Amino acid sequence: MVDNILEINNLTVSMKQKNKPNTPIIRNIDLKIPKGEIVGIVGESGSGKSMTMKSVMNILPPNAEVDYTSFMFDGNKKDGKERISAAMIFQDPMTSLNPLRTIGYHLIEVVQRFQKKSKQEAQKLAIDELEKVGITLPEKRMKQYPHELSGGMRQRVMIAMALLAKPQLLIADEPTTALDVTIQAQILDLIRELQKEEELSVILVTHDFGIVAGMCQSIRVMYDGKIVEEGLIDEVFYHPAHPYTKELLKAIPTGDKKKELYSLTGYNETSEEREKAEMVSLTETHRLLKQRGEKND
Ligand SMILES: Nc1ncnc2c1ncn2[C@@H]1O[C@H](COP(=O)(O)OP(=O)(O)OP(=O)(O)O)[C@@H](O)[C@H]1O
Repeated sequence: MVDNILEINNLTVSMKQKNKPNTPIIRNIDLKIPKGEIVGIVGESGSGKSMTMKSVMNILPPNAEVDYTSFMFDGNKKDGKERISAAMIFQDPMTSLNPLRTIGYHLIEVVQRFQKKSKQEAQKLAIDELEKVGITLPEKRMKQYPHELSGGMRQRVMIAMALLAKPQLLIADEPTTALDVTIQAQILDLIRELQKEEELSVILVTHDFGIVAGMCQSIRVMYDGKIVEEGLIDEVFYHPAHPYTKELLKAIPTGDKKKELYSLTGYNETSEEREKAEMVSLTETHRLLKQRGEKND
């Protein structure tokens, strides 16, 4: 049996609108995240990736209406409003950092929210965490303001803040999209290392299949508020089953400048097709066969 850190069944989110019917944004999805795995969530802009993650963290906008049949975290039923041991990092760290407060202020605040520590002890833990995420001169950084740090360093600070909350699940929503390629690779390496060291489960939301291939064990593909396909990386990359996944994979740039970029604008399910479309799901048999295969290698 696969041990799941998170299991949500039949999640639906819709937005309340004045004098108009509610707009459905997430449509009856089941989301299972196995313990200790890095799971990639892909899909085009607007497919509902961020809203799904915000539902997990219970940080949806006030006009959102959420419903689900069950919400289990680490085997325990939750009502979805309770705090779960999860932390989230976003594409733009500046949206989560107060420009008027020092880096130290942010980190100490997180420690003291989650652990009973004196200011001095919290300061020491914060400095240690900055070191762990690869920030040089951590004592100096504690006194600096967010704008004094580079984008990559700010994302490291966000990761340090997330880890100080001692999460079992880390959700990274497009964590490297705003960074240049070398820094991107460093941040992804850091997430991979920390996942192993801290035995974290990670959800990595991205629109980049390359990142998924290099980082994740399994993948969920979202389209129009639904998970249309899920599977282990090799299965989905080499044998995509859902027509939308096939289109997404065709749209990966090949690096060949002569080849025209493939556009997905033509993909549009009719509601009839949508009704008929079966969710292509990852079976436990696939996963177990794969794990057995890896051990025999
Ligand atoms: N505050 C809001 N009020 C109303 N609708 C919203 C709100 N936030 C998002 N939406 C809508 O919800 C849908 C899903 O958005 P979401 O941000 O989850 O997509 P996404 O897949 O994460 O896209 P991106 O990659 O661009 O972040 C979109 O149609 C979006 O317009």
